[in-house]
Amino acid sequence: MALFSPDTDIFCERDALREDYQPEEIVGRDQELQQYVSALQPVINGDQPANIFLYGKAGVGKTACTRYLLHELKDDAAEFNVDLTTIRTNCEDLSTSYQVAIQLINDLRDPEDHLQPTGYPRRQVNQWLWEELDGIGGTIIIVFDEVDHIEDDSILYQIPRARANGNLEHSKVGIIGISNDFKFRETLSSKVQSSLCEKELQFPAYNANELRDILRQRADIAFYDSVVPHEVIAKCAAFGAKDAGDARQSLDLLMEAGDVAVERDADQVTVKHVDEARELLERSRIVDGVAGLTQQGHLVLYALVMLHEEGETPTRARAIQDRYEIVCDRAAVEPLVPRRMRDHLGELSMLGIATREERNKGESGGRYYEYSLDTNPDLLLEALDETVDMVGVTDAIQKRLDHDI
Ligand SMILES: Nc1ncnc2c1ncn2[C@@H]1O[C@H](COP(=O)(O)OP(=O)(O)OP(=O)(O)O)[C@@H](O)[C@H]1O
Repeated sequence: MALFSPDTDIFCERDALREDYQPEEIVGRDQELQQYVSALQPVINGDQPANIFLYGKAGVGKTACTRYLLHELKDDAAEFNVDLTTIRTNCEDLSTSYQVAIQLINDLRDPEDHLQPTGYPRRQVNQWLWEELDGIGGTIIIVFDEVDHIEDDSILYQIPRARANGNLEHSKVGIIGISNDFKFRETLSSKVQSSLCEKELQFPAYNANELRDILRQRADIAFYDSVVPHEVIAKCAAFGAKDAGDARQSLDLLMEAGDVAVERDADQVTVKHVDEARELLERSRIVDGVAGLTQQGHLVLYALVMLHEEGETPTRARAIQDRYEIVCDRAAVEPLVPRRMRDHLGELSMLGIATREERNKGESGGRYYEYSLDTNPDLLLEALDETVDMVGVTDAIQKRLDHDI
C-alpha cells in the first residue's frame, strides 16, 4: 500500500483556507469597499490618482480588499481605455527610502539590469527610478504593504510629488500605503502626512457575524458539502471575534480543525475538533514564541512564571527585576540593567505571552505598568525546559509539576 494517498473525505480544496488565497468575493466590507472605490475613482477618470493610506489591525482584510479592488480596477480601466499599471511592494525587509527605490527599479527592470543593494549615489538612484516609471507611461499605482517598516519616509513624499517637480512627464503615479501600526501616521513628517494620507481609510476589526460570513464563504470552497456544520463555523468565528477580530486567525483555526478531523478519520468537522485545534495552535504559538527569545528573554519569562505560580501577579517591573536577578544568579548569568530587562517584558507582551496593563497612582500622580502571565504555565514550562534545568525549580513550580503528573 502506498505510504501517501490523497484523503478526499474532508477537504476538496484545502488551499482555499491559506493566507495567500485570494477570494473572488469580499464579504462584510461593503462600507469600506465603497470608500475605497471612491478614493480610486480619479484613476478611471484618467486623472492623477489620489494617494491612499489604509490602516487597521492584522487580518482585517486590508490586503485582500486591495488585491480585489485593484484587480477590478484593471478590468474596468481596460474597458474605459485607461492605461493602468499596478506594482505591489512589501516593505517588510526594506527600512530606507533608498532600499525601496532600488527594489522598485529592480521590479521594473529585466534581471540582467538589476541594481546591487548598495553603492550608488542617491540622486542617481532617484533618477533611474523616474526613468523607469516614466518609461511605463499612463497611470501607475504603487502599493506599499507594511509601509511602516520604512524608517526614513522621503520616498513617500517624492513619488507623489514627482510629476509636479518635473521628474515625470508621461506617467501619473499614486501610492497606496498599508499599515497595521496605528501610531505610524503620527511618526510621519507633516509633508509626508499631507501627501500620503490624502485619502485615509480605516478598517475596523471584524465582529462575529462578519467572521461567520467570511468563514462560510471559504468553507464552501475548501470542504466537501455538509462537512462543516453551522456550529463549527460559529465557534471559529466567536474565537476570532473575541480575540482580535482577525479573519486570518479564524481561518487558521478552521483549517487546523479540518486537519484534526482528517487525522481522526472523521466524516465531519466537529466542535470538539475545533477545541483540539485551538490547543494545538496555542501550543505551537507558544513554543515558537519562546524558541524565538534569547537566553535573557527565557530568564525574564521564567522569573515571571515563578511569580505567577506564587500568586504574586500582576506585578511591577521592579519586583520582576528582583526575581530575575535571583534567577540569573542561579543560572550564573550576568543580569541585565532594569531598562533592558523591561525591553524583554515588552517583547513578552507583544508576543501575547504576558499582558501589560497601565496603572495610575491616583492623586499622587505617576503611571506605571503591571505585568501578568497570559498563557498556560504548563506550556511555558515545557517550552522553557532548558532554562528550568539551568535555574532549578521552586516549591511553587514543583507543586504544579507534581500536580500535572
Ligand atoms: N472581507 C473578507 N472577505 C473574504 N476574505 C477575507 C476578508 N477579510 C479577510 N479575508 C481573508 O483573511 C485573511 C487575512 O486577510 P488580509 O491578509 O487581507 O489581512 P490584512 O488586514 O492585510 O492583515 P495584515 O495587516 O496582517 O497583512 C486572508 O486569507 C483574506 O483572504
